[in-house]
Amino acid sequence: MSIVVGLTGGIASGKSTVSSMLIKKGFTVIDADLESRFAVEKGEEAYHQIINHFGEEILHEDGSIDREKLGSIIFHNPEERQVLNQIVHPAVRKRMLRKKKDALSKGEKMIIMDIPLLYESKLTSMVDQTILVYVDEEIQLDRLMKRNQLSKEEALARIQSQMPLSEKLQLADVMINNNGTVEETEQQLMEILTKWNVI
Ligand SMILES: CC(C)(COP(=O)(O)OP(=O)(O)OC[C@H]1O[C@@H](n2cnc3c(N)ncnc32)[C@H](O)[C@@H]1O)[C@@H](O)C(=O)NCCC(=O)NCCS
Ligand SMILES: Nc1ncnc2c1ncn2[C@@H]1O[C@H](COP(=O)(O)OP(=O)(O)OP(=O)(O)O)[C@@H](O)[C@H]1O
Repeated sequence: MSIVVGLTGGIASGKSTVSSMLIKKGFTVIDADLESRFAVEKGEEAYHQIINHFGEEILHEDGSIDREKLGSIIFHNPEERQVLNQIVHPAVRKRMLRKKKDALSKGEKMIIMDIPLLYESKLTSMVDQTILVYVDEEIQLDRLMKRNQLSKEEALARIQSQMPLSEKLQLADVMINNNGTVEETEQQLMEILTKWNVI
């Protein structure tokens, strides 16, 4: 029996940091952000739907989607965000389920699905257990501003586009506190994996 784990958190809370640790240990991680990039590549159905709604202004010269431009629209406007979600999420869900099926057929002990919007999009039925990677708000803001070179206002708009981490804490099966060092985070992860008997 495999265990399917949903890895989630808030923007810049440390999901990718934890998922790299899991990949290094040899686990399969199915990444929703990555799948959402594939889903909007030139020629994909979602690509055309995005242009139909948002216009050609959101394209780079080579015809690919300018993610920065699209982000600056949808993180400031809930209606536009909902439109984008309705276009992209079904395609992402389909891709994730296909990858999950492939991984399950290989009989792996544990499969991880890294899904930032696991709770917002009500996808918990896709997984058996959820791990929440959380940080305090000030640390989240600081790391996000630094990583994406964003102003405080832009970073806050992104954070506020998601369910607050304090609410996600009520929903998670297990939690990793990523306020400290990367080593401290890895130690918490190891404790969880040991308890689940997968390492
Ligand atoms: C808006 C887009 C173009 C911005 O692209 P960009 O390369 O700057 O960011 P990236 O895709 O790496 O996402 C970074 C983080 O932003 C957050 N985020 C992304 N989309 C959303 C959204 N619709 N609502 C809330 N948070 C979001 C997530 O925490 C994600 O990890 C892109 O995020 C997108 O197409 N979003 C819609 C699809 C989606 O919901 N993806 C998230 C997981 S399915
Ligand atoms: N424990 C830590 N100490 C210091 N910096 C950290 C720590 N964990 C993560 N970071 C840094 O914080 C930023 C956000 O981390 P990461 O990219 O793992 O978050 P994420 O949850 O995957 O983000 P997103 O939702 O945007 O995909 C990165 O620049 C990362 O290097």
